[in-house]
Amino acid sequence: MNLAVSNTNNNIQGNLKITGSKSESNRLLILQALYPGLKIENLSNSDDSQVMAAALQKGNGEIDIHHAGTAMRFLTAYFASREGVEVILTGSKRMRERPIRLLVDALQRMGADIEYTQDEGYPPLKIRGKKISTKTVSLAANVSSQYISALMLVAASLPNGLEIILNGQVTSEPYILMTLGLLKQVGIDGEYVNGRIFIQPTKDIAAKTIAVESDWSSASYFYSLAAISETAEIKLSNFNKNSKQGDSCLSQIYEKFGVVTEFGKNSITLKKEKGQKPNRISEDLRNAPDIAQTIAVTCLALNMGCELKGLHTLKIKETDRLEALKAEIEKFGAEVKISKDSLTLRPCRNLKEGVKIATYNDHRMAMAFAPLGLRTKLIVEDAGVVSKSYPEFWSDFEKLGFQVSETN
Ligand SMILES: O=C(O)C1=C[C@@H](OP(=O)(O)O)[C@@H](O)[C@H](O)C1
Ligand SMILES: C=C(OP(=O)(O)O)C(=O)O
Repeated sequence: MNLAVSNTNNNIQGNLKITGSKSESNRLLILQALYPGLKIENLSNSDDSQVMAAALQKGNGEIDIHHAGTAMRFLTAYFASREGVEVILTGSKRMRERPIRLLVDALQRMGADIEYTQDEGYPPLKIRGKKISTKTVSLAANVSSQYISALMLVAASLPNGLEIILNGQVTSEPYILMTLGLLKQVGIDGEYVNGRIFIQPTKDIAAKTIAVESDWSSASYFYSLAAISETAEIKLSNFNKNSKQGDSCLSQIYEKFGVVTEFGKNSITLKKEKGQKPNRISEDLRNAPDIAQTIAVTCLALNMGCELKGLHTLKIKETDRLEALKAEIEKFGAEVKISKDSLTLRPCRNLKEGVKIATYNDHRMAMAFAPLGLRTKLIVEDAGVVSKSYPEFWSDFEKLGFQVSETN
């Protein structure tokens, strides 16, 4: 499904409720499988959370987690540590290109029985669950924090708990802190000091209900929209100032674009007044890689330049996001330079109209470009990809006055 996207109204007003954070949801689903006394409210309705829930329910045989990176990584640690379970964990063509060796090596050193059924270092994996009683494991922390969260999530269910030693510069660290925060909320003791994580063994938890905060990465597209519009007032419910999600740094980053965040009781309101914007911005996104596409497109729309750094993880996400951003932004006539971990955009005054955005099976390519519809007409190819994290994305954009219609 290709969608033509446009909007000529430069004053954006509305109230929305975005689905629950997929990162929090996928952690809580694993924890619920380990500790059935846990109840979850506002669970994400994303494809990634649905495949996670279905995989946990199935629990044996061949399990296909499609494009869901967190499901792939968290379930590898989960099944490897469930004695007697046998699964083949597989995924989409892209998932079979996303590396998992660091996690598999760590689990194997802990005594897990995992084999690669196709290419060494990549899914699919044949996992025969075993009792794991190793006390300590170390692994490189500079490739994906998901490997570390995967170990943390099962750590308390191991008879001795687990000490995880992180080597190298830690990437996407807020996601590790999110995992730790949720473990503590569930009733598991743990700490993270000086590159070492300690999780205490925990057999049972007291019954409790945890409400998932809405998804800050999804909120980024409304920050972008507010920044690009002349004036805006967009209320998003179920967001909090003390978020566990690192992408809540959006509220600070988008101040540079003139978007002010008002924190209400369980909501945020994004306000934009007419005003000056800088010519360029520079950001290190090592801690918030999922908002890189959003920020790059905001700058493109505002005729600004940007230098985004700390992007070394983008090459192994749903697509190579650095190459994809360069290819799609340049279709508008702008100039983009990329290295293995950065992206530089030169300001571009006249954006081409009617550009067709390829989305590369990447939800964030579709959603990041959508707000650009305020500046120029564009077509988003395979627009249904948004369901990976945010199935109502297009209808929510329509609620804010966007014209969205099927096209060739
Ligand atoms: O743990 C998580 O929920 C996530 C961690 C990040 O991945 P990396 O640690 O691989 O950067 C992020 O990009 C992803 O969307 C979700
Ligand atoms: C990278 C992402 O997800 P995952 O790694 O879980 O596939 C994302 O949602 O941007």
